[in-house]
Amino acid sequence: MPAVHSRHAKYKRILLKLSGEALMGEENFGIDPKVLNRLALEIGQLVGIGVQVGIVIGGGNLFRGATLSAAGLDRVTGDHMGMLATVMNSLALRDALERSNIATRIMSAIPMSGVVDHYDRRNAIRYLSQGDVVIFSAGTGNPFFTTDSAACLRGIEIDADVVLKATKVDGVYTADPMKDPSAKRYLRLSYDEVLEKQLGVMDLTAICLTRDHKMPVRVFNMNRPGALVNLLVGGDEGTLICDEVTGDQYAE
Ligand SMILES: Nc1ncnc2c1ncn2[C@@H]1O[C@H](COP(=O)(O)OP(=O)(O)O)[C@@H](O)[C@H]1O
Ligand SMILES: O=c1ccn([C@@H]2O[C@H](COP(=O)(O)OP(=O)(O)O)[C@@H](O)[C@H]2O)c(=O)[nH]1
Repeated sequence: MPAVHSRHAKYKRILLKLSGEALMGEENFGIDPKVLNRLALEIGQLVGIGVQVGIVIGGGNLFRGATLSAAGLDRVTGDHMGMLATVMNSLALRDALERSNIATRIMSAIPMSGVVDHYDRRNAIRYLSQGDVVIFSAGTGNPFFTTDSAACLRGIEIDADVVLKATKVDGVYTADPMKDPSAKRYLRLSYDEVLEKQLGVMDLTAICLTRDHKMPVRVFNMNRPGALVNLLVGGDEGTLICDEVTGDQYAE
């Protein structure tokens, strides 16, 4: 099959990070099928304009190692449960994408023969080049990491143009906007500023990795309908974290 090239989009290949919590919708736990269907619609629009889409999905709607550990479980066991949760979310997302006729592959950092493919970088790039969506599941495969780090790692490995971190706030703020309503949103900022100011929107391991490999990261609000497509066609959604910062630093 010929390689798919985007004629209309700002990026040819993206790595989209979806938090597990994004799948909960209005619920407190689990997966809301309505959210899956909306995500499939938005991802389908990207595929429709020729964007190659890699996805890393979190597991925080089901299990997080740190929370389980605080409740008394062994931390590594908890992290294994968290990584398996990302596989369940990936299966649910693939189901929704395939119901929308979007060819989708799941690869897992932890071998799971008969359920999903094992992660293989060269195969992943081949699938992406032929226009399939590839979901990278089970995080990095190692405890003590997060799916944000997995997203940055896979983004760098597949040579994505950008890591898009979908979240529930409008971008990166001077302080956590959930706690400080007077916090201002950055339009753009450097990796070093995120590290120096310890802006908590992404873990520091992930930021260090993107800084070292000059991988741009855009943090945006996935709950805003159309935000994903808008930023793919050049809209200034959310906050761009990159090497060189020019122009206005804060949103109005
Ligand atoms: N400086 C900051 N700018 C933006 N969000 C921040 C900041 N500090 C902390 N946060 C929090 O980070 C969260 C976004 O991270 P995300 O990975 O989507 O959520 P979680 O860590 O709960 O899975 C937001 O809900 C927000 O409250
Ligand atoms: O490389 C990884 C990625 C994830 N996790 C575990 O999987 C859980 C779910 O991932 P995460 O918290 O990043 O999900 P999100 O916040 O994006 O929903 C984490 O809490 C960890 O316990 C892990 O151990 N290693």
